[in-house]
Amino acid sequence: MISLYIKQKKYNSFELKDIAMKVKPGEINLLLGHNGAGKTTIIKSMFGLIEFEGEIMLNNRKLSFDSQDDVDYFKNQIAYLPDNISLLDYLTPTEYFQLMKSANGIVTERAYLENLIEIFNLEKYVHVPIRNLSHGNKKKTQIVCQLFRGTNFLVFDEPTNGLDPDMIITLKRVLGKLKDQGVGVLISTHDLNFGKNLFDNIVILRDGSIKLNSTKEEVKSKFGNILLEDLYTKVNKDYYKYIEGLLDELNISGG
Ligand SMILES: Nc1ncnc2c1ncn2[C@@H]1O[C@H](COP(=O)(O)OP(=O)(O)OP(=O)(O)O)[C@@H](O)[C@H]1O
Repeated sequence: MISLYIKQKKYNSFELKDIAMKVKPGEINLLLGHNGAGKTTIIKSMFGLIEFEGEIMLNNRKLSFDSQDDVDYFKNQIAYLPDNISLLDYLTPTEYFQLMKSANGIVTERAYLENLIEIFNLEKYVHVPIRNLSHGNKKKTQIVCQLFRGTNFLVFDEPTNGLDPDMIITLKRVLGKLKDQGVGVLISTHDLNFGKNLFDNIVILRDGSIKLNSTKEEVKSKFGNILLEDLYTKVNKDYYKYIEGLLDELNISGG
């Protein structure tokens, strides 16, 4: 299990505080929040990409990003899809997968990668330089690259950005299948349709603080069989009340 506690992380007027989150094996944890709520900051903290006050534990081992041993232990178990596309674009996907395999000591079988390439409809593009791929195909290359590492945990920041409907549906099914095989998943997304029925636990952030951190069962007992969009607006009711007020004044004729 990944356990993250951020006591505090400050950027000018933005403050992330008292964030306690867990990613359990065989569960999908959904992280929702408005632009600038702090989702990427949480994920980057989890990967030691930024400094923060708090602690991170993996399988009850407290980690220090100053220790190469801890970094290797962490890297071998958790795959990370950042919110931006970062690939070596002079390589083809095939070359890139090969490089990732040697660099990370990936042990999954070749057939596993070939299966993923087919699932994500990339066969036609595996020998095309990445710089010539469409945005969506670059994103798919990055997703396949993280999935074929075969890690125990996946942390995906905005995985559906740029994906077509086939691929959004496919990714949802792939993540559901991996979860059933015991993989622990954290997904940050703005896509409520993608997130619905996908989570075992949900965290809703607003302005750097957790507004809701509940299991699917807790949501059901507190809110009933509620749509994700309705849950999100209920949890953020003050904001939506404010928006309703603004909408009442929105009049194109100015009257
Ligand atoms: N390196 C930085 N320096 C200063 N401020 C930063 C830095 N990185 C993030 N921030 C600020 O921290 C806040 C949270 O940003 P973050 O990227 O975590 O939000 P987010 O929830 O991922 O948003 P989005 O949905 O738009 O991607 C924002 O106000 C952002 O401007």
